[in-house]
Amino acid sequence: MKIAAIGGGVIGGGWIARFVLSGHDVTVFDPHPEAERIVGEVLANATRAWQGLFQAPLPRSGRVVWASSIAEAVADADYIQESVPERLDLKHRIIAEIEAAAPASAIIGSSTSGFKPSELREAARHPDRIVVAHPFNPVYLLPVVEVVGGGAAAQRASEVLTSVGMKPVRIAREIDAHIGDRLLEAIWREALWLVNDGIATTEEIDDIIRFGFGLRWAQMGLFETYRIAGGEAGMRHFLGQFGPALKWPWTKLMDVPDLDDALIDRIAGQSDAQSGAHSIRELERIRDDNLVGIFQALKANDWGVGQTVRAQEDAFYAREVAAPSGYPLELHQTRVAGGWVDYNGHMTEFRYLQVMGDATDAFLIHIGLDAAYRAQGRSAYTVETHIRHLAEVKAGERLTVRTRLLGHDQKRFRLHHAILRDDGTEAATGEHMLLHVDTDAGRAVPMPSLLLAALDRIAAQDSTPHPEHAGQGVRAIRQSEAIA
Ligand SMILES: NC(=O)C1=CN([C@@H]2O[C@H](COP(=O)(O)OP(=O)(O)OC[C@H]3O[C@@H](n4cnc5c(N)ncnc54)[C@H](O)[C@@H]3O)[C@@H](O)[C@H]2O)C=CC1
Ligand SMILES: C[N+](C)(C)CC(=O)CC(=O)[O-]
Repeated sequence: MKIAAIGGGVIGGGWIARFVLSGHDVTVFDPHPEAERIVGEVLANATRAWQGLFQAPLPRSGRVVWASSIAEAVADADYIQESVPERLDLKHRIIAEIEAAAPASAIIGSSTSGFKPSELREAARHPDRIVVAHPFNPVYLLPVVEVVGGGAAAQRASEVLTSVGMKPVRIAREIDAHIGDRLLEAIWREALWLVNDGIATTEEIDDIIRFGFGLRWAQMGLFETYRIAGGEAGMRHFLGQFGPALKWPWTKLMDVPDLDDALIDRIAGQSDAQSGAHSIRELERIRDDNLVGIFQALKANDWGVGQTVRAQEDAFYAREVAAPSGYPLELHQTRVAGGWVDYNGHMTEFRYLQVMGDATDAFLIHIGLDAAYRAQGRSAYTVETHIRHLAEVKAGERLTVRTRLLGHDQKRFRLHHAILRDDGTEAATGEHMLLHVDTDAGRAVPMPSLLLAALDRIAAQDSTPHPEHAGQGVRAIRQSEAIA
């Protein structure tokens, strides 16, 4: 699938990163003189975030290809994401340029925060192919995307966006600012009033959100949270108790404070005092690390965005295990991430096990022990591991894992992984015993014939002698070997 991005700013950069990290080449046009640097920095932060977020091996990244015009960028695109500044005249001009050069079948998704599809389509030649695909910042982490504008294009856009780990929410009736920004606008206006009126500083408002209800929203949203707040009688009681307050003059939502120089200075000054010690890129990394932690907690609870992360990991595993050729099996390749390197300047010890664990997961999928199989209450647990660390590996190095099946019976199988560097030297070997288990009962059970047949087929290929170190533990230190 060919992807084009028109505009590579805050949101365009996030889109580019999501597509590239999902394995797509993205052709980009952005006339900003520093667009390449900006997109490069966003992509670096996004890569770092994905490496922290996913346990599964990431797909091989796509490339960013820079085009010198919109026509060049979209010439053979299947999906085009428009993320130019929020001005309708500009969006009309860009859409006209896209339409003049893109294949007739290409879908155009607009990142617009506020414009309706009918507005974007006003001057279009093929209006049906234009939809709103409104994301939230950071696009490479937050999955939700509001898809507005019905028909086949919205369906196709949703499929494309789902394939890169997003959660499209289809909005049937177009309204200004869709749904997310309608909600955010309400709270944003109220916050501006509170600062304008000297009631609270930017920091105090943010503290009330981040130490309070903001934490709730990441996992349950508004209505489910308020249902609980109604106590055992739930939502009806909540509405009965707090409904009347809606008519009291709590809010100033109908009105907007005048964003004059004094208010802008006040907000910008307070924001500098609150957050000015960090650059924007640092703040992005802090935000991303916190989001990754929240995502992982929700994944452990199999809830909300955690389910999206899990589904994406399953897709990564499945994609990686394309039919291997030859034996030993080469089912997993990875690159040493910067964050994997320790104070000694090389890949730290537990990352070797991670690489081997990823290779084991790839092997499991290869024999048919995949997510669908696990959903039936059967899985494989590793019960013993012996790793030999043989060579240092540095950040950025590519690693390939060669896997052998050293033995199996009805309930067990014994794997041997060799992690190879690009020059063919062994960086590590690992031997692992796995049990086939009934996950509900928590005990080993025989494998079904399908898995056994797959193991038999692989075992038949394992014709060379086992490595000398196979079956050995960590050696004892003999006195005779002591260095004087
Ligand atoms: N910033 C945010 O939080 C969000 C923004 N959006 C929407 O995304 C769109 C882009 O907003 P941002 O990324 O924030 O703006 P931005 O100002 O960061 O980026 C806009 C980019 O478009 C480029 N550009 C300008 N004219 C162009 C042209 N003729 N062809 C190609 N590129 C061109 C600019 O050089 C710039 O890099 C807007 O429609 C906005 O409403 C959507 C969700 C969140
Ligand atoms: C400020 N904004 C209207 C551009 C914000 C958005 O559109 C969504 C977001 O990421 O908050």
